Amino acid sequence: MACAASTTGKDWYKEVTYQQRRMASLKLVTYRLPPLPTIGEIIKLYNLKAEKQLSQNFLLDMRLTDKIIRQAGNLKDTHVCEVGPGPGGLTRSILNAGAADVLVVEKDIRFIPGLQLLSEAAPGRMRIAQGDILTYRLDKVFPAHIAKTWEDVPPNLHIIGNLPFSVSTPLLIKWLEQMSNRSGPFMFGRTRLTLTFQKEVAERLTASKGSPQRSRLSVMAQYLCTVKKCFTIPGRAFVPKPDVDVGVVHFTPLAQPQIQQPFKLVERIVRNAFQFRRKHCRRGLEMLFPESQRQELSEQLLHSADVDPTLRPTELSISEFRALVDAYSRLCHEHQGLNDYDFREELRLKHKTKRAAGNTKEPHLQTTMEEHPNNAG
Ligand SMILES: C[S@@+](CC[C@H](N)C(=O)[O-])C[C@H]1O[C@@H](n2cnc3c(N)ncnc32)[C@H](O)[C@@H]1O
Repeated sequence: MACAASTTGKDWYKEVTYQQRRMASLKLVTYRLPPLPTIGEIIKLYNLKAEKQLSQNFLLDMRLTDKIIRQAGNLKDTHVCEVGPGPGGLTRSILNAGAADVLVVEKDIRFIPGLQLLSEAAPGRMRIAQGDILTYRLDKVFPAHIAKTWEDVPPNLHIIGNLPFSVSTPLLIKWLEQMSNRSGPFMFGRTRLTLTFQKEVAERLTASKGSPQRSRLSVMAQYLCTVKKCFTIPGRAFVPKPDVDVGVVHFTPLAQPQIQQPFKLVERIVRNAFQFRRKHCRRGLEMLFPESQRQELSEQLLHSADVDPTLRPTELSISEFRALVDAYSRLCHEHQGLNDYDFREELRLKHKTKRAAGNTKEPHLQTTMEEHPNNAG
């Protein structure tokens, strides 16, 4: 069953006939797909030339797509949201694994006819939404009865995707934030994710304390989830071949997040700590405070959190980050306006004043920006 992007979970559930639901409950349906044109043939048939802009690199080898799907666990009778199905290779593996309800969200309209062919081969088990996953409301499209409480076992809902590189990091950050406030797909409980990333990003996500790959992303993901790097897919397995290899990563949200503070607050501390990743952590953390109180409050922060100021950000454990975030939160309660302080804004104002006074150089701002390359954190 294909449906438009506007179809809600409730409407969809009504659309599945009584007969289909009864057959599914009696296990009379067979999950394997009937013979279909291969993915290569689908690409040729619909002239699906890969668009670099949408990070389109396709997997044509069903053994590989099956291997990715196995990392998600048992998909029999589950609900799945697949991000960016493209010509549908991974989708076939999900359907063959026995998922009962597969919602695919694809931005590129050219893939819809090929996906409809697949949907007809799996009647009642596949919904197609054309849309942008960055804005698509996943809280609205699955039946309420599958929800579990947060502390319970994870719900029968999985998010799976061979993600477009262009959106993988912002999308993950968005999902981590939703995980922390239990919204979006996490309205249903601890929804598991099985996703692909550029190999270096996958390594950062799973990097432990002390590893050179340890970064902002490692801390943000690991304080909220168990993160497991499953395996690497060589770039040559994709069509067209990307310049990089790809890592498959599985996330299970933790019943008890390791830091119990608002996501934005955690993000602020972690971002500041990794600002100067090769220097002592004190250097980046100092920038949480206005110049006039920088020395005093950063000493208080580190002392109260019992964190060694000479550790590098890559050497800090999640529990040290927890102590820092808790201590910073206490300082914010004691010092009005601290929460809104942004050192970049202070620098900007300073330079504006300097420029107005005839000095056009921005030495400090440039040094700072060079020292915190975004892609290193
Ligand atoms: C790396 S390809 C993977 C295709 C297919 N799943 C496979 O494994 O062969 C990424 C897919 O995501 C789609 N895509 C890109 N940006 C998207 C977005 N913002 N929302 C939904 N789909 C997107 C692309 O059109 C493409 O089909």
